[in-house]
Amino acid sequence: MTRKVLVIGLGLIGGSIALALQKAPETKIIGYDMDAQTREHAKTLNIVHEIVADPLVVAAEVDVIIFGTPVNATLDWMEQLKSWPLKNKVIVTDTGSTKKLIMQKASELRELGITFIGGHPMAGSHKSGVLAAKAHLFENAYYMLTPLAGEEIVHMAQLESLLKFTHAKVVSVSASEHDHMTAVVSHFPHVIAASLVHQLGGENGEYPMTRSLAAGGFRDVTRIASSNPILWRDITLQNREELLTQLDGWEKEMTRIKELLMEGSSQDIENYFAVAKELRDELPISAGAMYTPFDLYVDVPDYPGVISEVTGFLADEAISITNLRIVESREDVFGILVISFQSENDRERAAACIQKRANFETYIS
Ligand SMILES: NC(=O)C1=CN([C@@H]2O[C@H](COP(=O)(O)OP(=O)(O)OC[C@H]3O[C@@H](n4cnc5c(N)ncnc54)[C@H](O)[C@@H]3O)[C@@H](O)[C@H]2O)C=CC1
Ligand SMILES: O=C(O)C(=O)Cc1ccc(O)cc1
Repeated sequence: MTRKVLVIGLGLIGGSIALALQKAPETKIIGYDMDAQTREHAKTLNIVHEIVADPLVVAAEVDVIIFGTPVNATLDWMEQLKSWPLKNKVIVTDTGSTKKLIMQKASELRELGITFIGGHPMAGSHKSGVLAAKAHLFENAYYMLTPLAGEEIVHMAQLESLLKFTHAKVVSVSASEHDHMTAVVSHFPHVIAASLVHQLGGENGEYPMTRSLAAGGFRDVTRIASSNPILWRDITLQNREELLTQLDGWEKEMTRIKELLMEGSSQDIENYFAVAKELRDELPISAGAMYTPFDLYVDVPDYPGVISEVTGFLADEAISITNLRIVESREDVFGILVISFQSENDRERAAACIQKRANFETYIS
C-alpha cells in the first residue's frame, strides 16, 4: 500500500524534506505552496511526485502531513486542519523553529483526535526558497521532535520510520526545553547578527568606506542576517519571552565587557578571549551544526589560470562547489586554495579528481 505524504510549504526546508522522503519506499510525496511560482519550480525540479493547487483536495487521502511553512502560517494551517476531512490515523508534523505555541495548538488538535508531533530539523541556512532545497540538507543534523505528553509510541515510531530517510539524528525534547535551547544557539544569534549589520549601516553617513572593509570576521558573524525576514519575524514573535531573557543576559555580558575595558588588566582581557576561544574550540562539530561546508584545502602553484584549471577539472566531473577562497598566495610560494562542497561525498570526489588531473596535494583542515 502506498503511503501518501503531503508537504505544505515547499521552500528550503519543505523542499528538502520532500526530496529526502522521496527515497522512502512506496511513498508518494504530494506538495502544496501558496506561491504559484514555487509550485511550478517544485514540479519542474521533481521536488515532489505531485503538486496540488489546493491541499484540501487531497486531505482525505494522505497519511502524513508536514508543514514547511513559516511558524505563524503553520499556526493558521493547524487551525484550518480542524475542519478537514482527515484520515483517522493521519500524523501531522511541522519543521518550525519554535515549538511552544505550535504545541499548544497541537493540544487543541488532539482533542479532535488528530495526532500532531512537533518537529524541527536543526539544519538549514540563510538561503530560502525551493531553489535552495537539497535532499541531503539534514544528514547528521539533530532533528528535534516535541511530542505531547503521553503521545502513543506507535505514532512516534511511524514518524521516525519516515524521518530516517533524512539521515538526521532524531531526538525528543519538550516544547519549552526546545524553545529555550534554540533561543540560545539560533534565535538570539540571529538578532545579534542583524543588530551588528544595523550598527554597520549607521556608519554609512560619516564613514561610507567602512562597509567595503567588512571582510572575513564581520561576514562570518553576520551571515545569518541574510536570512528570510518573514521567517525571523515569526520566530521572534513566537519566542519573544526567551529572547528577552537572552537579551537580559547579553546586557549583563556587555556590562562585564565595559568594566573590563575600563578597569581590566591586559591579563583580564586576554583571559576573556582565551576562555571564549576554549569554549568555542570545544563545540561539537556535528551537534546542531546548521551550516557545515565541507572544505578541501588544495596546495596550488602560483601561476596564472591555476584556479580556473582546478575548477575546470571539477566541472568536467560535474562536482558542484559552494565557495572558493585563497588563504595564501605569494610569488614563488604555493598558495592554499580552499574549496567548499555541499557534502562529504563531493569533497572526496573532488580530492580524487584534483589528485588525478593535476597531482596537487589536497587535505582536510
Ligand atoms: N531556514 C532554515 O534554515 C530553517 C528553517 N526552519 C523552519 O522551517 C520552516 C520553513 O522555513 P524555510 O524553508 O527556511 O523558509 P522558505 O522561505 O524557504 O520557505 C517557506 C515556504 O512556505 C511558503 N509559504 C509561506 N506561507 C505559506 C502559507 N500560508 N501556505 C503555504 N505556503 C506558504 C512560501 O511560499 C515558501 O515557499 C519555518 O517554520 C522555519 O522556522 C527550520 C530549520 C531551519
Ligand atoms: O544558517 C544557519 O546557520 C541557521 O541558523 C539555519 C537555521 C535557521 C533556523 C533554524 O530553526 C535552524 C537552523
